[in-house]
Amino acid sequence: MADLVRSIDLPLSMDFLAVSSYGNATKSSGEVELIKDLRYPISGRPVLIVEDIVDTGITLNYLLRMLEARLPASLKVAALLSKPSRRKIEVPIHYLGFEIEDAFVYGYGLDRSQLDRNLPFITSQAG
Ligand SMILES: O=P(O)(O)OC[C@H]1O[C@H](OP(=O)(O)OP(=O)(O)O)[C@H](O)[C@@H]1O
Ligand code: HPA
Repeated sequence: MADLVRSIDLPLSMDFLAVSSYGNATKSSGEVELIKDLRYPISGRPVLIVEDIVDTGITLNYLLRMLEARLPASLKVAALLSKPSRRKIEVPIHYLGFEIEDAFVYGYGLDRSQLDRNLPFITSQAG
């Protein structure tokens, strides 16, 4: 996120929400839990959702529905990683870093059982 916004030369504000469907597992529970909502309204504003990874698409689908209902001026998606082979729900990604194979990845913000987000690189584990 910090790397991304440093390369956007526009006036912008950042807000954060937290959802979880993996908990400590490497497989989605299929149920998205809203842990923390946005602080500010987005009605009438152009909004860019920034995701680290789109895997099954369940989380992003939930976010798109939730945020669309708040009537932003526009709603787009940027994701660092996408695993198209794992998709259960088709979701739009307007700006994508990399498509990757089906492996659980972690590091550079992505967690493995809540740990390893602080690794300065992305790596994967088998299975
Ligand atoms: O496309 P999906 O299969 O829904 O997976 C993608 C989501 O999974 C991860 O969140 P997670 O639920 O692990 O929460 P976390 O970011 O707190 O680890 C990741 O940050 C995405 O939001
Ligand atoms: O491969 C992944 N790594 C970390 N979190 C995730 N959430 C969905 N897929 C992944």
